[in-house]
Amino acid sequence: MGAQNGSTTTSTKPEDLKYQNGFGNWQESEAVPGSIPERGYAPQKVPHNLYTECLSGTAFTVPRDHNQRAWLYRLQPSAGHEPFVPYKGHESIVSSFYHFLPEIEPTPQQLRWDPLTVKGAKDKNFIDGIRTIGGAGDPQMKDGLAIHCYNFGKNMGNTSLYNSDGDYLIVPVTGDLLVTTEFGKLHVPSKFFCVVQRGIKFKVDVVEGTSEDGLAQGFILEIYKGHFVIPELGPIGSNGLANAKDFQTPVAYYEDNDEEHIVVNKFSGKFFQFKQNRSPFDVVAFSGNYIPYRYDLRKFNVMGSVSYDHPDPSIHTVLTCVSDVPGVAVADFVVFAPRWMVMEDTFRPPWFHRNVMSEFMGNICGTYDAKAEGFMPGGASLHNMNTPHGPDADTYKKATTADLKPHKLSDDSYAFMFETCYQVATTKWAVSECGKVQPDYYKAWAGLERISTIPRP
Ligand SMILES: O=C(O)Cc1cc(O)ccc1O
Ligand SMILES: [Fe+2]
Repeated sequence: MGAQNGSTTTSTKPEDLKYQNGFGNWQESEAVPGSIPERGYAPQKVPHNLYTECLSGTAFTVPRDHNQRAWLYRLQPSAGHEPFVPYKGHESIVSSFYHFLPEIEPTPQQLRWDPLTVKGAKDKNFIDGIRTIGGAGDPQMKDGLAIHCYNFGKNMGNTSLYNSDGDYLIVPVTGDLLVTTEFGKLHVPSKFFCVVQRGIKFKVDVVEGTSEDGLAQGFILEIYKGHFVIPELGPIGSNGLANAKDFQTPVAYYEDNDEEHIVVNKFSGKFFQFKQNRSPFDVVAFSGNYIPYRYDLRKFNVMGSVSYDHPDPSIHTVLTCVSDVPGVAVADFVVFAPRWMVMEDTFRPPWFHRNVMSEFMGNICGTYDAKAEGFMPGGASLHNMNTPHGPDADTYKKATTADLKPHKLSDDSYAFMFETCYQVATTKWAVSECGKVQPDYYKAWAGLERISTIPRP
């Protein structure tokens, strides 16, 4: 039996799922009415004889403003299961990024990839279809991040996953995702993204008929430290960029069966698994503020310059994961969404730059304003710490001669950036093995000759 707000979901189409709105606020949902205790969180007798389970996302003593946890009312507690054994199936997840490890191949070179696919994706599920592109740090000390791509065609069935190493921010490019979590289901098509936090059991399936080849392809940002928040708005005021009301959490949904299920756990950079004879998705009701969510990037309220100059890309930040240094992010998730360009006497595309932050970009759809060609949907680029980059030669020529009328930067172009204060150490798979690196990418800037009118000495 499956239930959602009291009704069965076996027939619910992904696009008809229900949600609650808000970011980081306390949410409650009951698939069976009266499941949440009326007084306190953990009474002696729980309504419907459910078990109470507390899931914390922050230490108990974290100040109230940042404290995240959820109370789950479930058919059986998570603790009852067979012993953990190594998970067989995934060969190449990378979680530690120290230069001396054989799977790491750091490079300051500008890198660009054709659409990132994984060999044999048709027969892989979400877990086995993940490949690591790069990252920094290590999950044991809870600092750093990992950047992955995924490509899969098989659904997870009775297998689910929880990540003890960090939070996953998942950005689909092709193939709608149906993400089933302990808190309920999220439909995550292209131009949406979702976040599933540390410790939450979930599975990711591709919705049939939503991609030409039946495969799902996209990217994952995994943060080892903290959680994502909506960035401060400073002088912008109290509204704008990603508005809290547009983040959506699931409503309670549960499965009640005695089938064999496999629960996979990523812990300390390795996958483990255990068996249990019931669904891990047996949470009948929840009350908390530690809940997975989705967001529609088309709702991002883009801000920009209405006078002159190209603004810093921080203006496009959807979510940030802050470090201990004010204003410095472990990771920013940034979206370049359709917007009007109206700046006068301005070189409108991104300028040439050498940033102290490292920039991993992916193209979801359309064309990106700094690159006339070569940065394709499903493709990606990495401009590491201090590595010079910016508009390619064609873009430079066009932008310096363009008639600066107001123009809409493509109605349907969405690119994103994972920006981090860390050096991104790339994996051997991403640099030497995946076969998607564009060897001529450095030539994007080859046509930028000396054009200065200053006479040569
Ligand atoms: O490199 C890029 O294309 C990302 C980027 C965009 C922008 O508008 C300004 C700076 C920047 O790094
Ligand atoms: Fe950049």
